[in-house]
Amino acid sequence: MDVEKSDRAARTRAVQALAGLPCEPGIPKPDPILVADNVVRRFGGLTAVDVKHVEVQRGSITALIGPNGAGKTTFFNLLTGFDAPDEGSWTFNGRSLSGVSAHKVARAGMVRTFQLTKALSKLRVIDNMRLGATGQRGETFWRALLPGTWKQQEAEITARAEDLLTRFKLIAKRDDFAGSLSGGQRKLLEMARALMVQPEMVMLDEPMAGVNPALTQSLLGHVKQLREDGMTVLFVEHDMDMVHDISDWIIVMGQGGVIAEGTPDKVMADPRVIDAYLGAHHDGAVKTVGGEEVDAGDLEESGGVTLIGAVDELSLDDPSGSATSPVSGGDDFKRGPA
Ligand SMILES: Nc1ncnc2c1ncn2[C@@H]1O[C@H](COP(=O)(O)OP(=O)(O)OP(=O)(O)O)[C@@H](O)[C@H]1O
Repeated sequence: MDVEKSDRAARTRAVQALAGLPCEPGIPKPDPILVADNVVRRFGGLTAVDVKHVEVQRGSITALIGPNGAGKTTFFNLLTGFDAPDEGSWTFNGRSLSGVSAHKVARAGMVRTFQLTKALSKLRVIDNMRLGATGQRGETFWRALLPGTWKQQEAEITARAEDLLTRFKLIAKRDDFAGSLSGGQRKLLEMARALMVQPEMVMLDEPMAGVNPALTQSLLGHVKQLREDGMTVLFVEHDMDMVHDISDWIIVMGQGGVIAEGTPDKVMADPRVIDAYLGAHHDGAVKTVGGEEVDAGDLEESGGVTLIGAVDELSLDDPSGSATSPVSGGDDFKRGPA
C-alpha cells in the first residue's frame, strides 16, 4: 500500500470510530486511550483548568483548540506530569497516571513536545536524540553494572536515533549542534526525539508555531504518519488550516473547561466555539475578514468554517468597558501558507 493509501486507511478507521457521536463536551468515545475526570488547576485566584470529563479516542488525531489563555498548555502539563493538579484524576490505557512524574508518564507511553522547543542547543543532534531514550531499560542500576548489556542497549539506541533522523530528514545534521538548526528543524527534532521512547500517544504543543512554510507540509506528513503507525495524537494548535486538515476530532477549551467537541466541520460551525473565539455576543466586537470590517453577529450567522479560517484580526471591547482593544486572538486565527 502506498503512503497516501495507508494514511487514508488510518484516517478512515479513526473517522469511522467517531462517526455519529453526538458533538457534546465530555462525550464518551468507543475506545478511549485517555480519560480525564474533574481535573482542576488553580493559580492563586485564577482557575486555569477545570475539565469535568474528557476522553481521547485511540488511534485518532485529536486537536485541542481554544483562545489564548483557555488552559490548553496547562492541561497538557498536568496530563504529562509537568505540573500537578489541585484536583482530579486521569487514566492512560486504563492505568491511573494522576500525580505520576513526567519521565514515568513517558515510560508509560505518553510523550509530549513543547510550544518552545526544548532541544539542548549545545548538544549535537544525535545526543539530543539519545537523551530522548531516557528511562530505557539500560539505565536501571543493575543493568548499568553489566557493561555488555549496557553497550548493546547503547548501540540499539543509536541505531534507532539514526533511523528516526533519516525519517525526519535530519540525518545530514546528525553531528551538528542542535542550536544551529532552524526553528522548523528543531520542531522536527523534538518530534523525532519524542518517538525515541516508542510511545503509544504523542502530545504536540503547537507543532506549527515558528515553522517556515517550506517545512509545514513535511511536519503535517509526520503527524499523519504517527496515526498511520498506530499512535494516538493529541495536539494544541492555533493554525486552523492545520487543525481542519488533519484532525479526526476537535476538543475546544474555553476558560479552563471543555466547551465543545466534535468533528472538524461541526466544531468549526458550533456557535459556542465561534462565541469563545470571536466573542460574538460581546457588544461592539469588531473584526476584519479579507481586510473588510465585519460585525460579529454576521460571522455567527454565516456558520463558522470558512470564516474562522478567514479572520485576519480580532478586536473585542476591553472587559473594563473602555475603548476597543486588540486581543491576542490574532494568533488564534493564524493561517497556514496559502
Ligand atoms: N505558572 C502560572 N502561573 C500563573 N498563571 C498561569 C501559569 N500558567 C498559566 N497561567 C494562566 O493560566 C491560564 C491558562 O494558561 P495556558 O497557558 O494554559 O493557556 P493556553 O490555552 O495554553 O494559552 P495559549 O494558547 O496562549 O498558549 C492563563 O490565564 C495563564 O495566564
